[in-house]
Amino acid sequence: MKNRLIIAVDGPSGSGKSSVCRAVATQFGADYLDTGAMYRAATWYCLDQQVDLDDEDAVAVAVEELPLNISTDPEHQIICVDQTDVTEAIREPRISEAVSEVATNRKARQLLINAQRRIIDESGFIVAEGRDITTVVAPDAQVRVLLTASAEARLRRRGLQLEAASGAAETQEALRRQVLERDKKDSKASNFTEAADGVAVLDSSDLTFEETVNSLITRIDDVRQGAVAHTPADEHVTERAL
Ligand SMILES: Nc1ncnc2c1ncn2[C@@H]1O[C@H](COP(=O)(O)OP(=O)(O)OP(=O)(O)O)[C@@H](O)[C@H]1O
Ligand SMILES: Nc1ccn([C@H]2C[C@H](O)[C@@H](COP(=O)(O)O)O2)c(=O)n1
Repeated sequence: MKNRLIIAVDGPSGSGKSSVCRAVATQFGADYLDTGAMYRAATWYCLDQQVDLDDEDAVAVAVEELPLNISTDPEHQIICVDQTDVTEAIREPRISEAVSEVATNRKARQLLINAQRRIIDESGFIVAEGRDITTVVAPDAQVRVLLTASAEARLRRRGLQLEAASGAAETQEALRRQVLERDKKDSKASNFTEAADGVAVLDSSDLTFEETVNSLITRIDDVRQGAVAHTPADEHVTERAL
């Protein structure tokens, strides 16, 4: 597809990738791809199928057959595995604590990267976020941003987010496991702490949510104004099988 616009955003856990990218994609009427949700859905499926996550080949086989449907509508994120809506289940702590096993499985990772590239290729205008979008999945994206925030800010935000969702406060220990320890494990598979050449750093530690969104919007506007002929996507592809 000609004149495609790809916005690639990476960053550590809790830096604001999903919330900021969803807001930005909504504002532009662009598609949105949460690649972390794909790793989470793959993990949900492996656990559902009682696959031993330490068995590299068994995990790869499960990911190859994963019947995943993921929406790219930033306002209606729906993730289904076969007929089961797992949109909420993939956010549970049991998935957060197991997902790195799948994300660091080389074969499973390549399968998911291929699926992500297919989704991006089919879109005219997409905001895709994860850990390796700027470097591996879409290094040719027109806008490439590493969204960071201090560990303190990320732990605070994740704590507030989980408390708002469940009504109960997580312990500091549980938060550290879900944010910092997960980052440590995930960093074996991709580098999302340092910006690669050509990738801009957006540090949101001292920015409000709105300021962070506006900063990314400004970067995209700059590129769009420089673009010769950008054709926006007519509509979102709301569901697609991989
Ligand atoms: N600049 C900001 N200021 C304050 N809160 C923010 C900011 N950016 C994001 N948040 C909030 O922080 C929380 C975590 O953000 P989000 O879930 O988008 O992070 P993430 O990088 O996608 O994390 P993960 O990779 O673990 O899924 C959300 O509740 C979000 O609203
Ligand atoms: N491009 C990506 C996206 C995500 N991951 C891994 C790392 C995380 O532990 C997990 C879930 O992501 P989140 O929903 O927390 O953003 O998936 C990855 O390795 N590469």
